[in-house]
Amino acid sequence: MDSAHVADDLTRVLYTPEQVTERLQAVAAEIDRDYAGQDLLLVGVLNGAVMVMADLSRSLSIHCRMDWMAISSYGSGTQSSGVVRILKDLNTDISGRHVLVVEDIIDTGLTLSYLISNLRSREPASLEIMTMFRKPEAQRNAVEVKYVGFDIPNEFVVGYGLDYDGRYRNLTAVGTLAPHVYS
Ligand SMILES: O=P(O)(O)OC[C@H]1O[C@H](OP(=O)(O)OP(=O)(O)O)[C@H](O)[C@@H]1O
Ligand code: HPA
Repeated sequence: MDSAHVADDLTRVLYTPEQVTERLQAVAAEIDRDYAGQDLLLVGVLNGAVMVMADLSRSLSIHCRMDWMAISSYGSGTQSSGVVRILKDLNTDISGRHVLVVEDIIDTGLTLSYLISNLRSREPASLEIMTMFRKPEAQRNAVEVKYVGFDIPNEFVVGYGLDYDGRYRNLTAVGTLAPHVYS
């Protein structure tokens, strides 16, 4: 059974909305500096990266464009299915473009290792990754990430775009769910 209010289902807050915003602004400052004078294309990975993309893009002062891909490797639970599928491709031809992939979380690294090799074959001028959260297991798939918001423990987390069974994306804090949610 879940509670009436989304925040009541959290058992532990890992990051408050203020901590998320502060870290995101620091990352945006790095991106502003690194891409100064370049025409940047931000590629958001639906659905989870919607919040990060909205806040990151509005914290940048450089010019940027945005496009979206939808990729799925998780069903309705907390375990990766191990099978990555493209549900929606980019509208933009990225060849010769400076591309920054924007993600909410890298967990096993499976989604991004697939996505990066797919995007690399389209011959962008540069291709980097920004993720708001990264778990330790991501190292196993050797995904090189240029910008990381927070390295987090290997626990299932929700909020700030991250869902459990489609819910909790609208939580402004990030945390772990109480056991009653899973029962
Ligand atoms: O590193 P991995 O183990 O591959 O996990 C990371 C991916 O899992 C989540 O997406 P999901 O497939 O759940 O879709 P969603 O963004 O719509 O929630 C998340 O947004 C990442 O894209
Ligand atoms: O910890 C997580 N939470 C929500 N979605 C996810 N997708 C991969 N890992 C996670």
